[in-house]
Amino acid sequence: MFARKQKPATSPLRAEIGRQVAARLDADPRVERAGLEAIQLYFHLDFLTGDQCDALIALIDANRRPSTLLSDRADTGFRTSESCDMDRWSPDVRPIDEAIADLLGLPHENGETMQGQRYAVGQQFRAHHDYFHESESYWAQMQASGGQRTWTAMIFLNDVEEGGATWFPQAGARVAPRRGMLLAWNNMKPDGSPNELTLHEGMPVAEGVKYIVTKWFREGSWLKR
Ligand SMILES: O=C(O)CCC(=O)C(=O)O
Ligand SMILES: [Fe+2]
Repeated sequence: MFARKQKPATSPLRAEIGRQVAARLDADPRVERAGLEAIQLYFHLDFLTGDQCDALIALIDANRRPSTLLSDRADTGFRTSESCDMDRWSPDVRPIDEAIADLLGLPHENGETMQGQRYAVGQQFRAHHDYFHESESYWAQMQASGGQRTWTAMIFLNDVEEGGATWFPQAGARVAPRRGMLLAWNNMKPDGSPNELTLHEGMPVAEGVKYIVTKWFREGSWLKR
């Protein structure tokens, strides 16, 4: 028998989401697209005010616990930060949560619970994809909770003295933390299949502390109706 490498499935829905969000961001004068061929990556400077960043940082400090991973990797050094869920209905989070969905033009209910994350010196999030690998055991559960992840939005809440950049080694971009700046990228290719070139990592913090929030959007509704 011939061994055939299975190609990841294309998806008209995910392709359409990619086109619509990109068109909206391209038309938004506050947003700039990074000049990359490999992935659709966008920036919004000063998406949050200093006060909004401080409010989120306080929530992260109050709730943080060691970060977890979806797949059961034995590698304990993979994601060494601390993280927490950001309650989408709380008065400090809700307006920001809704502003992110509005920026991308995606339904609020497609967004997973925003994650807060704190990295101390030496802490990192090694190279990974945000999309789900459909061959892994968690996939059935993810399918039932809104399906594949399409776009990621991430906001830096503080300036970091040294290190802590978000690095896309295959796409060729390294973004240094900048207080209030939002990054958004499409985890899918134009045909709606997973884009391997979105591989990225949160590089180790060399000096200072790094705070971010991340919001992952599903192709369907993540919130139970
Ligand atoms: O900390 C970073 O720069 C990256 C975080 C990240 O990749 C994630 O939260 O999915
Ligand atoms: Fe990520």
